[in-house]
Amino acid sequence: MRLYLIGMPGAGKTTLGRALAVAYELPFRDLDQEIVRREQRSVADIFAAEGEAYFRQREATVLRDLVAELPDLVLATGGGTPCFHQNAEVLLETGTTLYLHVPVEELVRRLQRGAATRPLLAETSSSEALEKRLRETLAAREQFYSRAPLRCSGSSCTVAAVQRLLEQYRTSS
Ligand SMILES: Nc1ncnc2c1ncn2[C@@H]1O[C@H](COP(=O)(O)OP(=O)(O)OP(=O)(O)O)[C@@H](O)[C@H]1O
Ligand SMILES: O=C(O)C1=C[C@@H](O)[C@@H](O)[C@H](O)C1
Ligand SMILES: [Mg+2]
Repeated sequence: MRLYLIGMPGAGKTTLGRALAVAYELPFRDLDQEIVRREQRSVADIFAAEGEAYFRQREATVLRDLVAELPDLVLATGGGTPCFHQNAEVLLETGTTLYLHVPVEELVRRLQRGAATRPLLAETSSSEALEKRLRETLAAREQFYSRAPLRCSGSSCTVAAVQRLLEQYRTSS
C-alpha cells in the first residue's frame, strides 16, 4: 500500500507520516528530504540558487522515482507537491491520499519560528504577514488538496483516527 500525506507547510505531514509508517510497518519517505539528499543542498539553497521552477521539476521527478521504486510507502509530500506538474494525478492514481487540514491560526503558531528558513514564507516579517501569506496560499491550493479522497482536520489527525479512516475507505471502495 502507498499512503500519501498532503497539506500546507506545518500541517504535520512529516510527523504523522513517520508515525503511520511505524504503525503499518511500511517504509517512510519525506519528499523534501529525498530532494535534499539527491541534491546535497537544502531546499532553501536550491530555491536561492536555481529558483522555484527548478525545484518543482526536481520534486516531480523525485516523486515519480519514489513511486516507481516503492510499492509500499508512506510519503510525506512537500506543501506544494500536488499543485505542480500533474503530481496530484500521480498521487491519486498510485496510492491513497490523505489531506491534513489545519486552520491557518494553528499553522501560524507552528511556523512562526522557522518561517525565515522557508523559501516561500521567508519575507514574512510579522505574524500578520505570515498569516496573510498562508491564507492566500491555502486559498490557491485548496482546489488541489481537496481532491484527496481522505481528509482529517486539526487535532483529529491522530494515527488511530487515520487508521479508522483508511479502514472505512477500504471497505467502502
Ligand atoms: N498534531 C500536531 N499538534 C501540534 N503540533 C504538531 C502536530 N503535528 C506536527 N506538529 C508540529 O508542527 C510543526 C510542523 O510539523 P511537520 O514538520 O510534521 O509538518 P509538515 O507538514 O511536514 O511541514 P513541512 O512543510 O515543514 O514539511 C513541527 O514543529 C511539529 O512538531
Ligand atoms: O509549500 C511549499 O510550496 C513548499 C513546502 C515545503 O515542503 C518545500 O517543498 C518547499 O519549501 C515548498
Ligand atoms: Mg515535512
